[in-house]
Amino acid sequence: MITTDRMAMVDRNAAALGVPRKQLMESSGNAVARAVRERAEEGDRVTLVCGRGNNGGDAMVAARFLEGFDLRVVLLGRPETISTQITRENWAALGAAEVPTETVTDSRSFDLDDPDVVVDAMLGTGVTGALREPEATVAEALNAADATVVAVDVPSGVDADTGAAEGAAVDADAVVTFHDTKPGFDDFDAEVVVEDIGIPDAAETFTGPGDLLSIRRSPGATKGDAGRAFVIGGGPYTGAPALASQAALRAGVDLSFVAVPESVKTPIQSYAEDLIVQPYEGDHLAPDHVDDLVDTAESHDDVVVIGPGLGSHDETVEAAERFLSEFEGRAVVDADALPVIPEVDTDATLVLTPNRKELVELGGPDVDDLRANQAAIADLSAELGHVVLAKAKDDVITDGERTRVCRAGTPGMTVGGTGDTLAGITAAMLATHDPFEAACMAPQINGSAAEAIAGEVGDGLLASDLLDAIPRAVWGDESDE
Ligand SMILES: NC(=O)C1=CN([C@@H]2O[C@H](COP(=O)(O)OP(=O)(O)OC[C@H]3O[C@@H](n4cnc5c(N)ncnc54)[C@H](O)[C@@H]3O)[C@@H](O)[C@H]2O)[C@H](O)CC1
Ligand SMILES: [K+]
Repeated sequence: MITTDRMAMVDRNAAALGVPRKQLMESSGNAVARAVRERAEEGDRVTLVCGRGNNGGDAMVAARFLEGFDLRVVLLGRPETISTQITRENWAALGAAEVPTETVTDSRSFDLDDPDVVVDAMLGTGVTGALREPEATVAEALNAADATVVAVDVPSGVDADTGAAEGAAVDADAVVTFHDTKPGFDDFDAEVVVEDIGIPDAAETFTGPGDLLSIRRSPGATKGDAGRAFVIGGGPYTGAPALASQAALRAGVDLSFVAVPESVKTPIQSYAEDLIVQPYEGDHLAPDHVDDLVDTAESHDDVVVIGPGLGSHDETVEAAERFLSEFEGRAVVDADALPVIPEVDTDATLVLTPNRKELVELGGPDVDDLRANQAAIADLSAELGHVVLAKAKDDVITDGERTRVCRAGTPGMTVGGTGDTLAGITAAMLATHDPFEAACMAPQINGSAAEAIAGEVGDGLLASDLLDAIPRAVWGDESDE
């Protein structure tokens, strides 16, 4: 079972793997034609009712596979208003091949006549709200007809995620849906046929640009919606917390606070005017600081990053352990804070970001190839009760049940600091997404930021170079048709 959002993700990831949607549409159309052939007799009248999106495009492809029948291809709307490039191309291909087509702009001028089989390709997963005209009237005509109705992907007017219809909807005899069945089909009377359309498993296994689609799908956000990051780090090191908090800002949080020892406040503030530095007394994190830090983070519902540059002073380790046992919000646990995890009893929602060495300290496998050992990492995640984002050339992301692999990135990323940018990006994603999704998105963003600038910086990459490239990795993908 797959939701429409995940389907869109997988579809985009397939395109990134070299299997573009037009190719998938050829498979969808072929599958629809097969379903029609199974339900029609030689010489039958087959009417394909096409909408202006890709659902309609599937039926336009099907038409090329059904030329032996008494075929009628109807487009609802003017050809100029076809909404996607690939459907426009498939419409043009019918014209060039001299397959007869009709267009209907007013439902009053549409006579369904008396077909044996009707293909409902008005609307698929792109439907929003109740069917408008002419679709609503045409849906009623289809329901009233004495014909076998084959719906493409989803009966038009039905929400594939819920099975509900806000207004008129097609009552199909069979639904040919693609890749996997949809949650809304559970209680359907119609026969549901699931067709493989050639989406490779890799489109689900590996993270890709599709994993980032949901970021751009929440327009109209107001200040504060994108969340706030609260980085607890620094002391012996100053660069790591500064990189993490700047990366969080570049990945979209509204505000980024850095809690650091007084002793390093000035250098950290001097790195970037965008950071809000909140100093605490002394030159390292200590148990006395913890109550204040927990109060501050919880009162603003901040997403915490704890670890970067903290060092391993005994008091710091004790403070990190105490922080995590008291804090009940969301946190990314990285670097020097990771060793306390096996000991700590916490109600917080955590994403752990160990490198290979830190993974071993957490009780994970001591291996070079994390991907080949993903089952052991999933077991560790289940045992700890937290999402694990284990970092290597191929990152492994797991919540114990689901496991994905991120291949994005460049050899230059072995330079110091790229883990700090990753921790900051993870916090930004965790502010608006579920922990496992956030942990899948973050390395995809960090890795593709590096890929985007590889041509300029090659192996001379600095973690600070990634900061400027992060926004494009997050919002720059415009291939969303
Ligand atoms: N990987 C896959 O799942 C593939 C699916 N394919 C097919 O593509 C459709 C989804 O296509 P999309 O273009 O996103 O949307 P639709 O065709 O469903 O609809 C868009 C179209 O409809 C208009 N519209 C929206 N709401 C309404 C309404 N309430 N009333 C009237 N009109 C409406 C909107 O303006 C657009 O013009 C999927 O279902 C599959 O069939 C690909 O072919 C292969 C890969
Ligand atoms: K449909």
